[in-house]
Amino acid sequence: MNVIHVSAECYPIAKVGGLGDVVGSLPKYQSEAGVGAKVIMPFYDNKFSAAHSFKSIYESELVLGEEIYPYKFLKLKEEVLDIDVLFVDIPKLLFKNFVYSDDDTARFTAFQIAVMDWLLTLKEKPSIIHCHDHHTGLIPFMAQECFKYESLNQIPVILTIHNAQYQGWFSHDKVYYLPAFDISNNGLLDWDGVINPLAAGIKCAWRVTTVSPSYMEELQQAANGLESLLSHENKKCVGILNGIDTEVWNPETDEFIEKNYSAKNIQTGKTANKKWLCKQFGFSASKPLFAFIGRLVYEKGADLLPTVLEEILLKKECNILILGSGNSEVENALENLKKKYKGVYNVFIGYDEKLSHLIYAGADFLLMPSRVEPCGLNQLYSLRYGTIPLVRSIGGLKDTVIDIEDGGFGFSHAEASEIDISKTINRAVQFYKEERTFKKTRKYIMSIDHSWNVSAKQYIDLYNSLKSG
Ligand SMILES: Nc1ncnc2c1ncn2[C@@H]1O[C@H](COP(=O)(O)OP(=O)(O)O[C@H]2O[C@H](CO)[C@@H](O)[C@H](O)[C@H]2O)[C@@H](O)[C@H]1O
Repeated sequence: MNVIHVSAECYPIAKVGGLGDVVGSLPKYQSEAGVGAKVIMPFYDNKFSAAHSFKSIYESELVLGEEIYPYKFLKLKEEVLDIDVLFVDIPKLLFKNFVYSDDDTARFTAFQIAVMDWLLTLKEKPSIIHCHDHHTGLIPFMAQECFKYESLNQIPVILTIHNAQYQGWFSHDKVYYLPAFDISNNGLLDWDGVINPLAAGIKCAWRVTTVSPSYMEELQQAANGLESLLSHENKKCVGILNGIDTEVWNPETDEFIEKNYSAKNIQTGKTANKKWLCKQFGFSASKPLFAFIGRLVYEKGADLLPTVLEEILLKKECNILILGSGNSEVENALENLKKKYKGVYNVFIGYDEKLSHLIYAGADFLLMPSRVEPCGLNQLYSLRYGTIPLVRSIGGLKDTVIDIEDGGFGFSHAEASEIDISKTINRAVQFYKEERTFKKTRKYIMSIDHSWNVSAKQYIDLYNSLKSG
């Protein structure tokens, strides 16, 4: 069996968030399990493309409405990755120093057309096309409906929803971007009067997966307008929990952190990394260190942080460190607290992969007060690094973190509210004082296995069920 993953992101080539992590690791585990897995992604103007050499394996032109765009399929000249990746180079549209912008309709529609046109040329077709998020949601539609792709319509297409908040909406007057299809089936593209690539993908994919079982259930009540569609398509939907790449995220070998450690020497390892962080950000290492890493957006509950922090920091019982970027109002509010709470609070506005590893290694607790969390990877990384997660009980957070009071190993709260978050931080501050239990718990969480081994197999079982069915 050979599967192609089509995605806008893939770590370490281009990562904006968790999608990059998943597409950069799932194929590796699938290959180890005996399934040929390849990633197809856009060729961006970024550090990775500047640092490597590429060779062209296919060249052609694609038609996007009235425009014609030359494009190439590129491969790395040297195998520097442990996954097989093909790059779609459409210089005018995709080769930019960003992954996403405000208007990506032409960019990602052209990307998808290039993928489909290239598939037509292959002698040996893939056994499965696995699409990720709305940027690839038109592929299931095109495979089923566009006349020129008729020879591909027997290949099972799977769509994984990493985040249903973003759907890629565009107006019907751009329908001509798509290769010809029977216009009476236009409704398959539509949701609420506009073309909705995520909705089209859900309607036309053979199977739809999301990244945790709880999120799959929640989507029927809250899916940014797609609730009824997801309820209707319920039978072909399944939630498969994300795994993590335990080679990239391994405190024993992680090259980004100050001191490597395992569960055996967790005490010295965490202390050394915490000391480094505290020195860097002006904290006293004797207090518990809470951290937040992520996009500073409504979904992540980031707007709740400034008020919560004001209340918590007044007591000066703990240190809080934030790493993230996003909404400028939230960024400013978080920056503004810096002066007032110097010595117990700091923030780094921006994206910094190395710092994120150092924080997972050096913090005592990780905050995830998300309003929506399809799976969440941060809590899985924090467990692996012996950092106790404080989460709002939703989506994948609910599926992976059990509260200490329920016999578990983390802290969870029911609402994404300032009161609930404060109460939970206060509980954790008290817990930190119970030194023996605290140390035992953080040692225990390092042993929880969230590698892809189980979930990669669930995807393979899903592929097999389609092949034989
Ligand atoms: N400023 C920063 N600097 C450095 N690193 C940063 C950073 N901000 C975020 N990151 C990193 O980005 C990743 C975030 O992953 P998540 O899964 O938590 O969220 P995201 O919402 O992007 O993904 C969506 O897709 C994933 C994958 O399916 C789902 O788990 C998730 O719930 C869903 O919202 C982590 O690797 C984190 O360390």
